[in-house]
Amino acid sequence: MTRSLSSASAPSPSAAAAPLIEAAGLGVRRDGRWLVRNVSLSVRPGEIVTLIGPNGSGKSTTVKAMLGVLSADEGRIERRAGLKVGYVPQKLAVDWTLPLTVERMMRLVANHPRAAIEESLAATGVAHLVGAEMRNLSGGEFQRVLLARAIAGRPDLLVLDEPVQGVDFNGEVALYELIGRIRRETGCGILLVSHDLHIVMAETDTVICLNGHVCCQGPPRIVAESDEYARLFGPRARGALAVYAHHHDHAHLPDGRVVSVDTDGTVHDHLHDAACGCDGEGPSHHDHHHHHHHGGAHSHPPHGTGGEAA
Ligand SMILES: Nc1ncnc2c1ncn2[C@@H]1O[C@H](COP(=O)(O)OP(=O)(O)OP(=O)(O)O)[C@@H](O)[C@H]1O
Repeated sequence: MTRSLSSASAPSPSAAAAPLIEAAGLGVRRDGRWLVRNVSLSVRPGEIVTLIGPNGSGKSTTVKAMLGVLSADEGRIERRAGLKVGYVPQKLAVDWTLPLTVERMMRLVANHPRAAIEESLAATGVAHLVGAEMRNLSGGEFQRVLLARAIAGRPDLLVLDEPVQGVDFNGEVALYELIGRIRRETGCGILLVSHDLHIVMAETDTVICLNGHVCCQGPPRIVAESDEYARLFGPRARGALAVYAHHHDHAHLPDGRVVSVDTDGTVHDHLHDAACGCDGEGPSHHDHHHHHHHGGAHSHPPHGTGGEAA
């Protein structure tokens, strides 16, 4: 059933490096049922691998089994010796009614030096919140703190399970841009879990489409065009992956500025936010013709049914 889809374009620069983490034929069985089976995937340094799939398709289970958080019943997991992992789980078992400052949260698992804490909070755009109470943070601020905590230990591998949950659409774009920047600046590998189809793809090298098993995998554009993907997500999702990736010509800075980015990655620090169509359009007509129908919703119906478009 597993289909490996390849494109005609050159392999990603990391293709030659040994994987940081690798699963081969991974299976997890609970209560007499296989939650996932026959899952094989790897993440190499500098590579972004994104797991997509419907609710309950085994994305979190796969990630947890790869990290050793839960035990696998079949297959093989290999992690590079001494691998440092920064993990943002989908759910945190913490009582958020208790007082806990951002600074203490940053030290909860590992006692990072003050400088590392400040540096990573600054990198995720929330340095000013170091003394704030976790319970008072907005959804987007909360996710930024979790991301800061994950990068504070300078991981070789970042594992982010739905890192933009509860984050508004602009915040979502900014967070994905930030994750891309972390990859470029630190060279770490990133394993991302998402069920958002339209936006996660901008910087992803490999998309793995899960549905209890690996349904298909490959570069985003190729996956988006595959029949397996259309069967899993329906024909309306088809354009979603590809279109965003095609027009990745600008970046959103944490302070809200939009800068243009050349195809070679050069950033130009001039504003052209009036020309940015990223922040409210439905995915299937995200073609950068600069029309502005701002639906504003987190999940965009492909044809503007939730927005002002009649
Ligand atoms: N410990 C467990 N025991 C039994 N079933 C489990 C256990 N953990 C998860 N499941 C089930 O396994 C399936 C896969 O769950 P998982 O959390 O991996 O899905 P997911 O793809 O991450 O979903 P979502 O998009 O909703 O987060 C679900 O049907 C879930 O109910």
